[in-house]
Amino acid sequence: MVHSDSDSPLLNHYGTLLSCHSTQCDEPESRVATEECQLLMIDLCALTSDDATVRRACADDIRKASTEWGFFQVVSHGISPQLVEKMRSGQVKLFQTPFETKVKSGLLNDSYRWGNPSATCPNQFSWSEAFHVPLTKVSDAACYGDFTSLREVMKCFAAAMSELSRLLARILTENLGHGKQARIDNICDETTCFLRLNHYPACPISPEITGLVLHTDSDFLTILCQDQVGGLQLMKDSKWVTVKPNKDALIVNIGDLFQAWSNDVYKSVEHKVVTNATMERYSIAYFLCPYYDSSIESFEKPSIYRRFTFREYRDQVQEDVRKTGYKLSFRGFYLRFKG
Ligand SMILES: O=C(O)CCC(=O)C(=O)O
Ligand SMILES: [Fe+2]
Repeated sequence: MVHSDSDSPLLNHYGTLLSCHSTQCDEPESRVATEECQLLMIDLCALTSDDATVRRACADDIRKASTEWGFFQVVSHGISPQLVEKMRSGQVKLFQTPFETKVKSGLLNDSYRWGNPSATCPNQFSWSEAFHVPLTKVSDAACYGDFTSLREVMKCFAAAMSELSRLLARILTENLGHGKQARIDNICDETTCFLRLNHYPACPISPEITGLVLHTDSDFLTILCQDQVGGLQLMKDSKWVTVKPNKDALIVNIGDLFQAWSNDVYKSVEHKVVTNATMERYSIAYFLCPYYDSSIESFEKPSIYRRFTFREYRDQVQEDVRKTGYKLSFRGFYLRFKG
């Protein structure tokens, strides 16, 4: 493998861990061939139809996909191919800068991360690097160093993703009986939403290594813009399913907060990214989050989860990951168990 100075030290780090990997860890997941699927495709132009039946059918599709799969894809989403292209080329350039610059120059609010510091087994490795940018910093000129032209692109991209996430959140809230339909809108502001720019370098050393470890998202919902390489897998009926990339579509998935808020009507589904031996991959995720002290509770009673704040939930998740290497989902938040 040709080493370039933009590379993070994934190979050094995980190569060493891999060579001393013992059987103390859980068995790494075997690379059983997974089925490839087209996620349910929803054309959002139906939402602006003059025909109320067409609008209603589209909203129903969104809710059904969120209930049955926790994942779907959308077209006519309002983010132009030109904007996606500009964002993508800016992202590529950003990751091509020297590793030292990514780590030390304060780029994008000092938000550069690589690998997974707590990993001890191959299936906990994250063969990826990312910039994790709070929305509040997207317009901050000081974040961009020499990448001045990226600022305008990021601003437009973040604004468009934000608008789309709110539109979807509103539709998903409509049937949950929370009263004011726009409540999620009211509790989600810029302070906690963020964009994550992901880069998954090719991983020639072991197919057991994941690009991003199995997880659920801790937000209300996530919108993902990925390239054509593929690698995203999600859990459906206890099996891993590979999502087939579609160049015109954005992927939407339900996060933990929507699952709790909807009393398990919508599913926050486990997903991960597998590595590719020869091709690198890029994606950008937008996370719709509420402010830290907002309280999350379902309208439907009895609730499955006790009321909690986003701060409590985030703290619990961080503690679990630090102690075990994994998120333990809603541990500590259940009021009752189903079944
Ligand atoms: O890159 C991807 O396909 C998925 C990213 C993801 O799951 C995340 O950032 O939470
Ligand atoms: Fe995710």
